[in-house]
Amino acid sequence: MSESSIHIAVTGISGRLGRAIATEVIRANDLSLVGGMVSSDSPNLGADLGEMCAAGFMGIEAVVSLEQATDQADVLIDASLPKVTSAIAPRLASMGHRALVTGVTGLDDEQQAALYQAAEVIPVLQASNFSLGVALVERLLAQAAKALAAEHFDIEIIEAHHKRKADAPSGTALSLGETAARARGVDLDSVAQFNRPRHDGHRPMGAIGFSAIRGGGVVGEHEARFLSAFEEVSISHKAYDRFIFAQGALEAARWIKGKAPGLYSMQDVLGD
Ligand SMILES: NC(=O)C1=CN([C@@H]2O[C@H](COP(=O)(O)OP(=O)(O)OC[C@H]3O[C@@H](n4cnc5c(N)ncnc54)[C@H](OP(=O)(O)O)[C@@H]3O)[C@@H](O)[C@H]2O)C=CC1
Ligand SMILES: O=C(O)C1=N[C@H](C(=O)O)C[C@H](O)C1
Repeated sequence: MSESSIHIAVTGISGRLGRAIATEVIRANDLSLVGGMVSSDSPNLGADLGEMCAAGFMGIEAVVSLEQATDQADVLIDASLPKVTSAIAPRLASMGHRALVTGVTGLDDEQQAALYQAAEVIPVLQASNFSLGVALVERLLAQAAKALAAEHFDIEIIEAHHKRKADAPSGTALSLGETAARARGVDLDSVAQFNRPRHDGHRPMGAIGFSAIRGGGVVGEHEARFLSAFEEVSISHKAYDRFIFAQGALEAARWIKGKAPGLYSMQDVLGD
């Protein structure tokens, strides 16, 4: 482990995203994997982190303790579950200097509040999607939502994911909805349509609709459709491989090290 490298710990390291991130950290020349946290009933408890990532023996075990996992860390990348994220954020804040990068989605209001509070003490970057391509999509979407008036253009956000995904709609779909609503000067809660019953009547003007598809191994697909009576504008993104999320998480970790306390996003990482 190089002294000058950024030291990274990962929560949820045995999951799909966590393992992809840890694998890329091991491969990166400027980062070192120094810890990995799993649940107390994880089959990977005590497993060697390098072996878990098919990268050879490293001599570092997956542990349950946050303190142990982050002992040597500059940045904790969180790829676990909402209840874990909201539990570790205040504990990390009370430990002081480490930064938190979290990609976990599906947090309820109380869990989200725990992140806001932690961000008053340490730097926290929250991203429903680590892809820099999706960060760009958000900007294009804001531009489109501002230019294409609600009187003429209906917004529908459609997403597809693998069958093991826990939350719906995806965190990215909700973020895109929030971006579009903000650009139109409205609150998403007042215009969002999530589940349409079979006989729902007319679509209210200005509504932002969400549809979620779950099946197979779809990594992550998002499309925002702006539909008028005469034309359609569509902005979409497809992730082919979790590698893209891992790469974005690494960029976020590089960016956040040494930043002041506060809540940051991938927009900050993407820059101007
Ligand atoms: N921002 C982004 O770009 C992306 C975000 N995501 C989000 O990341 C999250 C994880 O997704 P995914 O990897 O597919 O889900 P997984 O279910 O594969 O991974 C979550 C892992 O968390 C682990 N876990 C459970 N309890 C704890 C605990 N107390 N401490 C540490 N780890 C724990 C579990 O493993 P074990 O019990 O073995 O510890 C589990 O494998 C989701 O919210 C998803 O939406 C996913 C992809 C991209
Ligand atoms: O759970 C996933 O897999 C993904 N979750 C994120 C989300 O909820 O938006 C990002 C990505 O699309 C994959």
